[in-house]
Amino acid sequence: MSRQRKVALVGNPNAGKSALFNALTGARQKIANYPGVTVERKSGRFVLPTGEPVEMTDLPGAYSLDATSPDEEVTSKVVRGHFPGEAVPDVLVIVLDASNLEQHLVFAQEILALGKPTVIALNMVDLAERDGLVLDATLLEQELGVRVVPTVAVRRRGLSDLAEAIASAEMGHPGPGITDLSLTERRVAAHAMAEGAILSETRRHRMHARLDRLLLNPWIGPFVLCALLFVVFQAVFAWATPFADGLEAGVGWLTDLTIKFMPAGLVRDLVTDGILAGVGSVVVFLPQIVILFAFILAMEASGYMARAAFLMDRLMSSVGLSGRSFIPLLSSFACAIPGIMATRSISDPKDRLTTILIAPLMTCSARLPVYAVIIAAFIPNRSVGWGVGLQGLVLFALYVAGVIGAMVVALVLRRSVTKGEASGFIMELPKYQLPRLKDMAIGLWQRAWIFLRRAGTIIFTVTVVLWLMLNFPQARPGESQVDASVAGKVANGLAFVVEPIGFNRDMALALIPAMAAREVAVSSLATTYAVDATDEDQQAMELGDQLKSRWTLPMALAFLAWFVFAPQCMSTIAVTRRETNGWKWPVFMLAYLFGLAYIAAGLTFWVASAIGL
Ligand SMILES: Nc1nc2c(ncn2[C@@H]2O[C@H](COP(=O)(O)OP(=O)(O)OP(=O)(O)O)[C@@H](O)[C@H]2O)c(=O)[nH]1
Ligand SMILES: [Mg+2]
Repeated sequence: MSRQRKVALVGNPNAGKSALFNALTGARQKIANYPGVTVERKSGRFVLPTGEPVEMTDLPGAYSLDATSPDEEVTSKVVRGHFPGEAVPDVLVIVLDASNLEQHLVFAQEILALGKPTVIALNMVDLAERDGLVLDATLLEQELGVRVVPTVAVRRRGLSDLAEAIASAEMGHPGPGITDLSLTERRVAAHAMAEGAILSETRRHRMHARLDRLLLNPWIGPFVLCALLFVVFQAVFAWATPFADGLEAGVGWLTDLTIKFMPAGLVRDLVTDGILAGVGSVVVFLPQIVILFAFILAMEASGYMARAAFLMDRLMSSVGLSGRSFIPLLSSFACAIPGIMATRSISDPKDRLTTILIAPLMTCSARLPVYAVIIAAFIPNRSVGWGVGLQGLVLFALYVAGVIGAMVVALVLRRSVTKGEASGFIMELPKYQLPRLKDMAIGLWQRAWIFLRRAGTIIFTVTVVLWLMLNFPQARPGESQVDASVAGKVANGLAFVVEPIGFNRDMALALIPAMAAREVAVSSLATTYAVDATDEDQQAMELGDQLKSRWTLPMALAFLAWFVFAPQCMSTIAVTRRETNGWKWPVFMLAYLFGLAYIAAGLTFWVASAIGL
């Protein structure tokens, strides 16, 4: 039996390769409306109409086979068969954006010149039609010498034709003279071919151009961006409340039920104080996470995110970075791990390293539960005028603090550790699109699932271990259980380090398990106070009330400031090690972030105490 054939999807960034890959193989690779989404190769199985199963590979977008960034290098190596441990693809599928034909044909010619069996997916023909472009695929076929199949990946249009073309792809016969062209010659040829293939072109372009003039205007643009982000953070608090209250009531109901039906004893305590108090205290933040991601996904799918990157370029270049870093940094708001991976699209190694080092300063979604619980407990839920809520404002300020911190760190790094010139910014602006409801729903479901899975695995495990450490050895009568326990002893040992910055024993105790995942800080506080409760009244108190009765406002603010900077996430450190090939940079990252966290928390505590908060 012969080896399974391989089919690879290649093309410029944002052509819809991953969308096609998902449609053909049933995978769920991330797609979004900006260049540089895919940074690794991904494979899936696909069965041709002939019944032959093939391995299909989705590749990062590239502008040429002369790679300038790590993600382009993957593409170039796979296509040429130089990728270690991977066979040369047997068939190449070039994915072209029909609404941006001229540009995409430049790279397409370079691929065709390889002389491999090739098929072209003329993707996004719906967008081209929307823009009033009518394209002649047959003419392109004649010019390029390979099959050209019009497709709409996101609506699954043209897929069977494409599959059939892949099945029958023979050795390519690149059109006359395509083989040995220089870049300039390819550009000229692309222009001519695009002109020829476009049968008619009308307005619509104009409306989007006008929108861009507004959104990219150096004065109005940043204002719109700030206003938008502001609305996001207000919404996170305002809209989530009823849902979060519902979830909280659900957890309370389960706790009551457990108490009613389980015999009193250690096992019941483990369920109520450990699992329900701990994991429950994190799960109630699901609505806020979902709201945050709904905005992020909508901004990504509409094409606005790339505009935001463009706007940020000026700010970024003033601290020695380029707008290229914006998207990795923005992804870091979800989680620093994909953010750090996304830096593979940055070609300058020092730019890339700087971006990796500051990525953890972007407020990842794991911090949201920590911020939200403290804010809800200590910041009054009142309006500061014009319908702006104080709680949302504080949350916004914490996100801004992270961004400002990152910019300052970048500035310092670019003059010391990663000294060098900022590289220029070139990024194509994608077409505006209305986000599709189904894609949004899938994206939100994926995020919600990741969050719940974390709650069910890592947060659950750490909470149970912590509960055990908090309950053993058992206290003698009159002694506090927490003080007597293993965890309490460790925390008391650590307390002297964090005492100068205003942290008490319980806060010190929360910091250790939070290294596994930041949300654990919340579940750990909840478990600690559940174990520590001396009477029924105290036990029935919600976490927020517990915090209010045990912490002062300066302490709470210091705790928030700590979490803006602290590198409390093992996985981020691990990814940094992998992406920088060694321990040097992750250790540097840990050291400087802990240093910053300590200073920021200390300053906050002392200033807040001094002004009598
Ligand atoms: N209207 C329309 N949108 C599409 C089509 N194919 C993809 N898209 C959208 O175009 C955007 C880019 O799609 P991706 O699949 O992420 O593009 P990619 O080529 O994988 O991009 P990189 O990974 O950055 O190289 C997404 O917002 C998709 O939803 C299409 O045929 N029609
Ligand atoms: Mg992709």
